[in-house]
Amino acid sequence: MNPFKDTEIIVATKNQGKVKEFAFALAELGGTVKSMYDYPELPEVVEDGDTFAANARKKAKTVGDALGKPVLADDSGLCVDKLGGAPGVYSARYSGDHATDAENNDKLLDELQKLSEGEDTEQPLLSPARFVCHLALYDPGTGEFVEAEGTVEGMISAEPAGSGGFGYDPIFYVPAYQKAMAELTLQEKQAISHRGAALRILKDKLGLK
Ligand SMILES: O=P(O)(O)OP(=O)(O)OP(=O)(O)OC[C@H]1O[C@@H](n2cnc3c(O)ncnc32)[C@H](O)[C@@H]1O
Ligand SMILES: [Mg+2]
Repeated sequence: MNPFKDTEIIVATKNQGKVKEFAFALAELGGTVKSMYDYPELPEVVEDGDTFAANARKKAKTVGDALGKPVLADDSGLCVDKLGGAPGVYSARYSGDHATDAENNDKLLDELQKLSEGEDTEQPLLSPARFVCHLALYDPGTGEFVEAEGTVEGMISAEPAGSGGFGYDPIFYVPAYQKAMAELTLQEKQAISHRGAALRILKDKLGLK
């Protein structure tokens, strides 16, 4: 299955930050990206899986079956060591069902700051953490999935910085660049991010250069 031979790649997402990153990455393959915003009649996908993989498969299959075309889905999130891996699969709704990115970032910093109360060191880097991205490409013609998972390690910083990216990027410090993820260009983020890593694995699995 090589859906990228089509120039139009459908990504089962409503996240404009993801759409931008997929458009940038897939442009190399001559592809353009369509998202769920281009198909307003699509059913809502309830993300009730326990794992990134289960949610990614569900998004890809629901949208792929509804459209009768191959669909790529991304389920991703942030896993923070000192919070036992939270928010994980709940990353998008950490501070409530319709939480904004700023509300989620505030809640995460609050939770970590509560844990470090009483410690006398004023350390801006609060906990090791990683972003995880699980990609599932589904072909309704064959019922087949091709999947890939990527991660990137970093630290949660009490000092948000940058206005690029989306979600938790301002509070995710990337040691390799000594900057927050939100301070990176699209190209720099793609080179090291969980999504960039997952896309490279997926391309390899599909035999694409
Ligand atoms: O389900 P779709 O429609 O794709 O969009 P979503 O935003 O709900 O996406 P997820 O369910 O996969 O939740 C992922 C959340 O994890 C966070 N996240 C994922 N990738 C990220 C990234 O590259 N940078 C910052 N935060 C990210 C961000 O808060 C996302 O909303
Ligand atoms: Mg979601």
